[in-house]
Amino acid sequence: MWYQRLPQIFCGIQHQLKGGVRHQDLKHPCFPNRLPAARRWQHTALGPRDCAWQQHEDHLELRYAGTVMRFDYVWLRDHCRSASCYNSKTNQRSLDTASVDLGIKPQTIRLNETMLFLTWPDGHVTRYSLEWLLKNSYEGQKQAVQPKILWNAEIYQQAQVLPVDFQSFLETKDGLKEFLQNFLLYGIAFVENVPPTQEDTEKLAGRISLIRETIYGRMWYFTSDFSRGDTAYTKLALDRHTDTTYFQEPCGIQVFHCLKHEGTGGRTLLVDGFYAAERVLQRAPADFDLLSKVPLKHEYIENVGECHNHMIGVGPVLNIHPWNKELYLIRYNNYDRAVINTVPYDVVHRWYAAHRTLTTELRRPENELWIKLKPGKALFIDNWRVLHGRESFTGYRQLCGCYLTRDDVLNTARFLGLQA
Ligand SMILES: C[N+](C)(C)CCCC[C@H](N)C(=O)O
Ligand SMILES: O=C(O)CCC(=O)C(=O)O
Ligand SMILES: [Fe+2]
Repeated sequence: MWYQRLPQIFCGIQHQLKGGVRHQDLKHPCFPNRLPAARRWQHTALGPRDCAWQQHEDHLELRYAGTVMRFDYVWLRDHCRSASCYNSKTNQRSLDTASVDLGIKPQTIRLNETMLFLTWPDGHVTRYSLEWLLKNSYEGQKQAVQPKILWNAEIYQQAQVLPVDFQSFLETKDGLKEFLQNFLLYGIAFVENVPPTQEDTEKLAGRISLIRETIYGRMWYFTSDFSRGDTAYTKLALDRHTDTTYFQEPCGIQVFHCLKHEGTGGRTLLVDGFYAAERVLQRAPADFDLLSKVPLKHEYIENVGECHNHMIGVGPVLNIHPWNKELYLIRYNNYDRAVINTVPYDVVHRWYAAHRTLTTELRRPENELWIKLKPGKALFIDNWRVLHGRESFTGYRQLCGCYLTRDDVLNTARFLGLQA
């Protein structure tokens, strides 16, 4: 999957260091004692896990538990967990990083079965547990991506993910944890047996996050009365989209609870945007690349009744973490996409083609999960990953819900011991 690909540029840099810089430390005047030995791997006394280190001109190479890690010397000084450098009560750095010499190198390095000891030129000693280094190194982080199951309708249905019961969600740690685990894996999760009221829906939301108040209010409650200037407030069908693409940071999670529907139609459509994007990456990597690089605007312009809003958000359709190439946010809403004026005409044309490729994947019937929201069943959607839409409907339909802040949902998940 793309989030496991190595950034090309980093591989290149590592090769260079291996080939060229490695042996120059012999000539360096700062290390009178350790020099002849430094080029060889230094091993610990036999410990439980295989461990060795090698000092280079500009970094320390450490082999531990089958992983080769490379640490910059300033990094090693900066992350010192000694009492004078780090406040372990507040988990905050006390060290002024700007006071560290950018050419700093350890004077001595020592290792036992579990710890690495570095003595710096001013005599300060830094100790790291090898487990800590493994967990916090760049190389260790790359192995620790939050697990996700990308899905189409069949994959999701075969997984038979069970909804979590309202009481168990509210009152037990296990219920909450199971819910969040499902949510992190699939980007959607359901709670059942919820009393069909706005208050109980609010209770649900409050259990995992702070509610993100927006121009639509804190909790919203809507019917097809066009009380707001948006198609959501009508009976019309809505094609798949993510919400609030016109915010600089689109809302992280959306909660839907249908309190009433007396009529026909109105089913909800869900599509895993990450699944579709992964297929674009496999089949048309240049399109994937363009969708992740071309910034464009989405906007919300409303002048209905007392509501006057003009929101603008700028960013690409596919948002990728530069350090590990992980896709973390899809911004896809063809209704709210603004005039494209951020790129010249030839890029625009290639962008339209790339957008078409993605749209084709998003519209494959096998990728569509259709469900009917009923009173009692609340749906949580990861609005950075899963697109939603709805079928047109007849009759009276009341939907309530809210947006949540993503940081707070992940905060709860981490508190419960989940990787998020
Ligand atoms: C959910 N709620 C009805 C409050 C808002 C609807 C927002 C609709 C907007 N076009 C968007 O996609 O962001
Ligand atoms: O009416 C629905 O089911 C959903 C409408 C919608 O897309 C929204 O409110 O964000
Ligand atoms: Fe929506």
